[in-house]
Amino acid sequence: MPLLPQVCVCYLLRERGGRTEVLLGRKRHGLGEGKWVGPGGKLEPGESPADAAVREVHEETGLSVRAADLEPRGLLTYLFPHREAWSQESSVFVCRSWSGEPEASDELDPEWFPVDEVPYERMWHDAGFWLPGVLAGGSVRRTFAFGADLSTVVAEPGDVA
Ligand SMILES: Nc1[nH]c(=O)nc2c1ncn2[C@H]1C[C@H](O)[C@@H](COP(=O)(O)OP(=O)(O)OP(=O)(O)O)O1
Repeated sequence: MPLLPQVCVCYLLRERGGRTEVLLGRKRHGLGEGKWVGPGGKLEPGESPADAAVREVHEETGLSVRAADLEPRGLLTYLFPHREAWSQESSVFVCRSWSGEPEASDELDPEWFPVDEVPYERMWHDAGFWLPGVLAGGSVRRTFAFGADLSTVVAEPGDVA
């Protein structure tokens, strides 16, 4: 099976008023337009997932993170049997250290959310299954298959321990 396109996603966490908040952004164009996502995107040729996360966070939010401050939290496989071009593998990172203030970009409108008020109903369907665990400190290795509507998770193929 050919290697799936590789993407990355990074969840920036901060402490505010005794609560943990996560930076999400409303995607302005392209795949998942209108959905709330963590900053991220496709790896460029020869780029590591961490280097891609550093670049994408900067391009999409204006924040500067260092690769050494990224916590690798796993790998997600997304399968779209009804739209093969959308199938991809995503390396997940969490980061608690950066410089700068988030700014809207052409790609994302960033906003902080308390981790217990993440708008899962406005995110990709899979996020509700795994993101709470990652935001609580865990790691993830899961595969999600999407249905003909290209938005509903219909199965976790080969989900063996
Ligand atoms: N199934 C999914 N669940 C989820 O939670 N986030 C997803 C997702 N599929 C895509 N994303 C988000 C994470 C990240 O922000 C981005 C990565 O996917 P893409 O590479 O398709 O995005 P882009 O179109 O922004 O890529 P670039 O053009 O490289 O910026 O989309």
